[in-house]
Amino acid sequence: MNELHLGTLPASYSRVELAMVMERTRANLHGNVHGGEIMKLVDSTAGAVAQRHSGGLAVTAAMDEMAFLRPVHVGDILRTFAQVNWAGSSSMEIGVRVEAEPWDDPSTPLHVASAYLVFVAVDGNGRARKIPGLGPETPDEVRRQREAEIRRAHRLSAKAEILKSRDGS
Ligand SMILES: CCCCCCCCCCCCCCCC(=O)SCCNC(=O)CCNC(=O)[C@H](O)C(C)(C)COP(=O)(O)OP(=O)(O)OC[C@H]1O[C@@H](n2cnc3c(N)ncnc32)[C@H](O)[C@@H]1OP(=O)(O)O
Repeated sequence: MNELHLGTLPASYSRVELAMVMERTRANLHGNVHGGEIMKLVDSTAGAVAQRHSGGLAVTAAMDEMAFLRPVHVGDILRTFAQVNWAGSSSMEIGVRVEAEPWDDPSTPLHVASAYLVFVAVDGNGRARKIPGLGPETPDEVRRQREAEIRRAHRLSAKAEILKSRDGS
Protein backbone atom coordinates (compact mmCIF):
# COMPACT_ATOMS: atom_id res chain seq x y z
CA MET A 1 0.00 0.00 0.00
CA ASN A 2 1.23 3.56 -0.62
CA GLU A 3 1.43 6.37 1.93
CA LEU A 4 -1.08 8.69 0.24
CA HIS A 5 -3.15 10.78 2.63
CA LEU A 6 -6.66 10.70 1.24
CA GLY A 7 -8.39 13.02 3.73
CA THR A 8 -11.81 12.26 5.17
CA LEU A 9 -15.31 11.98 3.78
CA PRO A 10 -18.62 12.29 5.66
CA ALA A 11 -20.98 9.31 5.79
CA SER A 12 -23.52 11.36 3.82
CA TYR A 13 -21.15 11.32 0.81
CA SER A 14 -21.62 7.58 0.23
CA ARG A 15 -24.99 6.81 1.84
CA VAL A 16 -27.17 4.59 -0.39
CA GLU A 17 -30.84 3.62 -0.37
CA LEU A 18 -32.24 0.87 -2.61
CA ALA A 19 -35.83 -0.27 -3.10
CA MET A 20 -37.16 -3.40 -4.75
CA VAL A 21 -40.53 -5.14 -5.10
CA MET A 22 -40.33 -8.70 -3.74
CA GLU A 23 -41.43 -11.05 -6.51
CA ARG A 24 -42.63 -14.63 -6.18
CA THR A 25 -39.30 -15.98 -7.50
CA ARG A 26 -37.66 -14.77 -4.25
CA ALA A 27 -39.92 -16.85 -1.99
CA ASN A 28 -38.85 -19.80 0.16
CA LEU A 29 -40.86 -22.97 0.83
CA HIS A 30 -42.99 -21.12 3.41
CA GLY A 31 -44.00 -18.48 0.87
CA ASN A 32 -42.01 -15.70 2.57
CA VAL A 33 -39.01 -13.98 1.01
CA HIS A 34 -35.88 -16.15 1.32
CA GLY A 35 -33.32 -14.80 3.82
CA GLY A 36 -30.55 -15.25 1.26
CA GLU A 37 -32.35 -12.87 -1.10
CA ILE A 38 -32.39 -10.25 1.65
CA MET A 39 -28.70 -10.88 2.36
CA LYS A 40 -27.85 -10.36 -1.30
CA LEU A 41 -29.69 -7.04 -1.38
CA VAL A 42 -27.90 -6.03 1.85
CA ASP A 43 -24.51 -6.99 0.35
CA SER A 44 -25.19 -5.05 -2.87
CA THR A 45 -26.31 -1.92 -1.02
CA ALA A 46 -23.28 -2.06 1.27
CA GLY A 47 -21.05 -2.70 -1.78
CA ALA A 48 -22.32 0.46 -3.48
CA VAL A 49 -21.57 2.45 -0.30
CA ALA A 50 -18.06 0.95 -0.02
CA GLN A 51 -17.29 1.67 -3.68
CA ARG A 52 -18.44 5.27 -3.32
CA HIS A 53 -16.49 5.89 -0.10
CA SER A 54 -13.31 4.24 -1.37
CA GLY A 55 -13.58 5.62 -4.91
CA GLY A 56 -13.16 2.25 -6.61
CA LEU A 57 -13.45 -1.51 -6.22
CA ALA A 58 -14.26 -2.98 -2.82
CA VAL A 59 -15.01 -6.58 -1.80
CA THR A 60 -17.03 -8.09 1.04
CA ALA A 61 -14.61 -9.41 3.69
CA ALA A 62 -17.14 -10.27 6.39
CA MET A 63 -20.82 -10.07 7.15
CA ASP A 64 -21.80 -10.41 10.80
CA GLU A 65 -24.69 -9.62 13.10
CA MET A 66 -27.24 -10.17 10.34
CA ALA A 67 -30.51 -10.12 12.25
CA PHE A 68 -33.84 -11.10 10.68
CA LEU A 69 -36.51 -9.43 12.80
CA ARG A 70 -39.74 -10.08 10.87
CA PRO A 71 -40.76 -12.08 7.79
CA VAL A 72 -40.98 -10.29 4.43
CA HIS A 73 -43.85 -11.21 2.13
CA VAL A 74 -44.15 -11.49 -1.63
CA GLY A 75 -45.48 -8.17 -2.92
CA ASP A 76 -43.84 -6.06 -0.18
CA ILE A 77 -41.46 -3.28 -1.18
CA LEU A 78 -38.09 -3.82 0.48
CA ARG A 79 -35.92 -0.77 1.20
CA THR A 80 -32.29 -0.90 2.31
CA PHE A 81 -30.51 2.06 3.94
CA ALA A 82 -26.72 1.83 4.24
CA GLN A 83 -23.84 4.01 5.38
CA VAL A 84 -20.19 3.78 6.41
CA ASN A 85 -19.98 3.44 10.20
CA TRP A 86 -16.20 3.27 10.45
CA ALA A 87 -13.25 3.49 8.06
CA GLY A 88 -9.75 2.14 8.72
CA SER A 89 -6.70 2.00 6.52
CA SER A 90 -8.27 -0.14 3.78
CA SER A 91 -11.38 -1.63 5.43
CA MET A 92 -14.78 -0.14 6.22
CA GLU A 93 -17.71 -1.24 8.33
CA ILE A 94 -21.01 -0.62 6.59
CA GLY A 95 -24.28 -0.70 8.53
CA VAL A 96 -27.46 -1.67 6.71
CA ARG A 97 -31.06 -1.30 7.88
CA VAL A 98 -33.80 -3.11 5.97
CA GLU A 99 -37.43 -1.99 6.01
CA ALA A 100 -40.47 -3.54 4.32
CA GLU A 101 -43.53 -1.68 3.15
CA PRO A 102 -46.23 -4.38 3.38
CA TRP A 103 -48.16 -4.66 0.11
CA ASP A 104 -51.48 -4.44 2.02
CA ASP A 105 -50.42 -1.56 4.35
CA PRO A 106 -47.66 0.54 2.74
CA SER A 107 -48.21 3.40 5.22
CA THR A 108 -46.48 1.44 7.99
CA PRO A 109 -42.88 0.50 7.07
CA LEU A 110 -41.52 -2.29 9.28
CA HIS A 111 -37.91 -2.76 10.40
CA VAL A 112 -37.28 -6.32 9.15
CA ALA A 113 -33.50 -6.80 9.28
CA SER A 114 -30.14 -5.20 10.13
CA ALA A 115 -26.57 -6.13 9.32
CA TYR A 116 -22.97 -5.02 9.69
CA LEU A 117 -20.51 -5.81 6.90
CA VAL A 118 -16.79 -5.29 6.47
CA PHE A 119 -15.63 -4.28 3.00
CA VAL A 120 -12.02 -3.98 1.90
CA ALA A 121 -11.00 -1.64 -0.92
CA VAL A 122 -8.82 -3.44 -3.45
CA ASP A 123 -6.66 -2.49 -6.41
CA GLY A 124 -6.68 -4.16 -9.82
CA ASN A 125 -4.62 -7.04 -8.42
CA GLY A 126 -7.05 -7.69 -5.57
CA ARG A 127 -4.69 -6.22 -2.96
CA ALA A 128 -5.92 -3.96 -0.16
CA ARG A 129 -5.53 -0.24 -0.95
CA LYS A 130 -5.77 2.94 1.16
CA ILE A 131 -9.10 4.67 1.59
CA PRO A 132 -10.24 8.08 2.88
CA GLY A 133 -11.03 8.33 6.59
CA LEU A 134 -14.52 8.93 7.93
CA GLY A 135 -15.53 12.32 9.33
CA PRO A 136 -18.66 11.85 11.44
CA GLU A 137 -20.93 14.92 11.43
CA THR A 138 -23.83 14.05 13.72
CA PRO A 139 -24.14 12.54 17.22
CA ASP A 140 -25.64 9.39 15.64
CA GLU A 141 -22.64 9.07 13.32
CA VAL A 142 -20.24 9.50 16.26
CA ARG A 143 -22.15 6.76 18.15
CA ARG A 144 -22.09 4.43 15.11
CA GLN A 145 -18.35 4.95 14.74
CA ARG A 146 -17.73 4.20 18.43
CA GLU A 147 -19.87 1.04 18.31
CA ALA A 148 -18.19 -0.10 15.07
CA GLU A 149 -14.78 0.22 16.77
CA ILE A 150 -16.03 -2.11 19.53
CA ARG A 151 -17.25 -4.65 16.95
CA ARG A 152 -13.90 -4.45 15.10
CA ALA A 153 -11.97 -5.08 18.31
CA HIS A 154 -14.16 -8.15 18.97
CA ARG A 155 -13.74 -9.45 15.40
CA LEU A 156 -9.96 -9.11 15.50
CA SER A 157 -9.58 -10.60 18.98
CA ALA A 158 -11.87 -13.54 18.13
CA LYS A 159 -9.78 -14.24 15.01
CA ALA A 160 -6.50 -14.00 16.98
CA GLU A 161 -7.84 -16.25 19.79
CA ILE A 162 -8.94 -18.92 17.31
CA LEU A 163 -5.57 -18.88 15.51
CA LYS A 164 -3.79 -19.10 18.88
CA SER A 165 -5.94 -22.06 19.96
CA ARG A 166 -5.10 -23.87 16.70
CA ASP A 167 -1.37 -23.33 17.28
CA GLY A 168 -1.72 -24.95 20.69
CA SER A 169 -3.71 -27.99 19.47
C1 LIG B 1 -16.57 4.74 -7.74
C2 LIG B 1 -17.37 3.56 -8.13
C3 LIG B 1 -18.79 3.54 -7.63
C4 LIG B 1 -19.67 2.54 -8.35
C5 LIG B 1 -20.83 2.05 -7.60
C6 LIG B 1 -21.33 0.76 -8.18
C7 LIG B 1 -22.21 0.00 -7.25
C8 LIG B 1 -22.09 -1.45 -7.49
C9 LIG B 1 -22.67 -2.20 -6.36
C10 LIG B 1 -22.40 -3.64 -6.43
C11 LIG B 1 -21.80 -4.07 -5.16
C12 LIG B 1 -21.67 -5.52 -5.10
C13 LIG B 1 -20.93 -5.91 -3.86
C14 LIG B 1 -20.62 -7.34 -3.87
C15 LIG B 1 -19.22 -7.56 -3.39
C16 LIG B 1 -18.81 -8.97 -3.57
O1 LIG B 1 -19.55 -9.86 -3.85
S1 LIG B 1 -17.14 -9.32 -3.35
C17 LIG B 1 -17.06 -11.09 -3.46
C18 LIG B 1 -16.91 -11.76 -2.12
N1 LIG B 1 -15.70 -11.34 -1.44
C19 LIG B 1 -14.47 -11.76 -1.83
O2 LIG B 1 -14.30 -12.46 -2.80
C20 LIG B 1 -13.30 -11.28 -0.98
C21 LIG B 1 -12.29 -12.39 -0.78
N2 LIG B 1 -11.26 -11.99 0.21
C22 LIG B 1 -10.18 -11.30 -0.17
O3 LIG B 1 -9.96 -11.01 -1.35
C23 LIG B 1 -9.21 -10.89 0.93
O4 LIG B 1 -9.41 -11.71 2.07
C24 LIG B 1 -9.40 -9.39 1.34
C25 LIG B 1 -10.82 -9.09 1.79
C26 LIG B 1 -9.01 -8.48 0.16
C27 LIG B 1 -8.47 -9.08 2.55
O5 LIG B 1 -7.21 -9.49 2.19
P1 LIG B 1 -6.05 -9.59 3.32
O6 LIG B 1 -4.80 -10.04 2.66
O7 LIG B 1 -6.58 -10.35 4.50
O8 LIG B 1 -5.89 -8.09 3.68
P2 LIG B 1 -5.06 -7.48 4.87
O9 LIG B 1 -4.06 -6.57 4.24
O10 LIG B 1 -4.61 -8.49 5.87
O11 LIG B 1 -6.19 -6.61 5.61
C28 LIG B 1 -6.77 -5.51 4.93
C29 LIG B 1 -7.82 -4.92 5.82
O12 LIG B 1 -8.96 -5.78 5.85
C30 LIG B 1 -9.30 -6.07 7.19
N3 LIG B 1 -9.87 -7.43 7.18
C31 LIG B 1 -9.47 -8.49 6.44
N4 LIG B 1 -10.24 -9.56 6.69
C32 LIG B 1 -11.15 -9.17 7.60
C33 LIG B 1 -12.23 -9.84 8.27
N5 LIG B 1 -12.52 -11.11 8.05
N6 LIG B 1 -12.95 -9.12 9.15
C34 LIG B 1 -12.67 -7.83 9.40
N7 LIG B 1 -11.67 -7.14 8.79
C35 LIG B 1 -10.92 -7.82 7.92
C36 LIG B 1 -8.00 -5.92 7.97
O13 LIG B 1 -8.24 -5.67 9.35
C37 LIG B 1 -7.41 -4.70 7.28
O14 LIG B 1 -8.07 -3.52 7.73
P3 LIG B 1 -7.35 -2.07 7.71
O15 LIG B 1 -6.54 -2.00 8.97
O16 LIG B 1 -6.49 -1.97 6.46
O17 LIG B 1 -8.47 -1.10 7.66
